[in-house]
Amino acid sequence: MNVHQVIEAIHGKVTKGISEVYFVACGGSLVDMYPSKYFLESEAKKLVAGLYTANEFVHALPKRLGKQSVVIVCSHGGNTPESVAAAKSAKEKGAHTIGLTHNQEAALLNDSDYSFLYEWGDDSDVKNNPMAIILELAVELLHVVEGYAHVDAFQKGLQTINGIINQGKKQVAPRARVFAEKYRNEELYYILTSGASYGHAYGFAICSLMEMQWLHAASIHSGEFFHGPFEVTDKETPFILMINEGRTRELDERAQTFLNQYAEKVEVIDAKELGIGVIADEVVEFFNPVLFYSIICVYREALAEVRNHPLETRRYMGKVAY
Ligand SMILES: N[C@@H]1[C@@H](O)[C@H](O)[C@@H](COP(=O)(O)O)O[C@@H]1O
Repeated sequence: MNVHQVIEAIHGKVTKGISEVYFVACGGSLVDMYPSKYFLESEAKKLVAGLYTANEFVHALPKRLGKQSVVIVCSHGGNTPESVAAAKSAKEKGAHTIGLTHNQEAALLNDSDYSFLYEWGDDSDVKNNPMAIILELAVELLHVVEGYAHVDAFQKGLQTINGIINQGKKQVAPRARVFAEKYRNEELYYILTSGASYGHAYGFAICSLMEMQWLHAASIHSGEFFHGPFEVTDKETPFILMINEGRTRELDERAQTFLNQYAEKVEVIDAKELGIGVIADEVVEFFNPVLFYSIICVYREALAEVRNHPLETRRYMGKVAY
């Protein structure tokens, strides 16, 4: 079943109408759901959206959860215990579950009413990766529940974004190498952005830098920067600023203006400069994170190489009890 068919099927079963959708996962998979939560919170008049790290969902189930709910669970490996348990809890409450994984043997599939075995890797089109599939699920859900005026524009964006990414990756490759050389001995980074992309600032900090490079990092929302964090700004501290195209661009530009004045180690990744502007204004902001994820992967690979710290190296994950 494709995205449209899955949502139609659930819509057909929920007589009183789907009233909420929960996005549940851990780590990188959770981060891939953030744009969808942002999309629904921004565009829905009635449909309620929630984003949960899986273990919190299991331990503090939302009271609204029930037969009118859709719960989307994503797990790349498909066997993360917290995510598998979350799908089970959702099913026990009568919710309609959609599981996404890259593993056809995934335990997650046992409690998924509908499932997507998604593509992964450098050669795949991003529209077949989990972030875009989940976003498409959110768009379809909104459309069946209350109508969404920009479905066609969104679909066009989905067809366009992979080409923008391929071009963008080439564009930033030399910059990423310079960045990696320049910052190879840094031990802490702050990652700033806003809007639909904020999840990927968090993801770059916790997965790419902390987990995969054992570096200290924190994400800061560009809007929050001026409400505390900017006090640490100096010429020694590195910042990575992802500037969105769309409504929240102004927040990122405000951070940029400040950093240009008081910081020196600032790496800017600007979606507009990378060509995202060809996507329609009404939907472009939801595609920023899809672009940024692929672009920051170029940076993390460059960093891993010069630091001689392969992205797969772990000392605790999957090695000790936790
Ligand atoms: N860095 C990894 C993530 O990349 C992964 O997404 C998450 C959950 O794993 P899975 O998606 O297999 O459930 O664990 C860690 O956080």
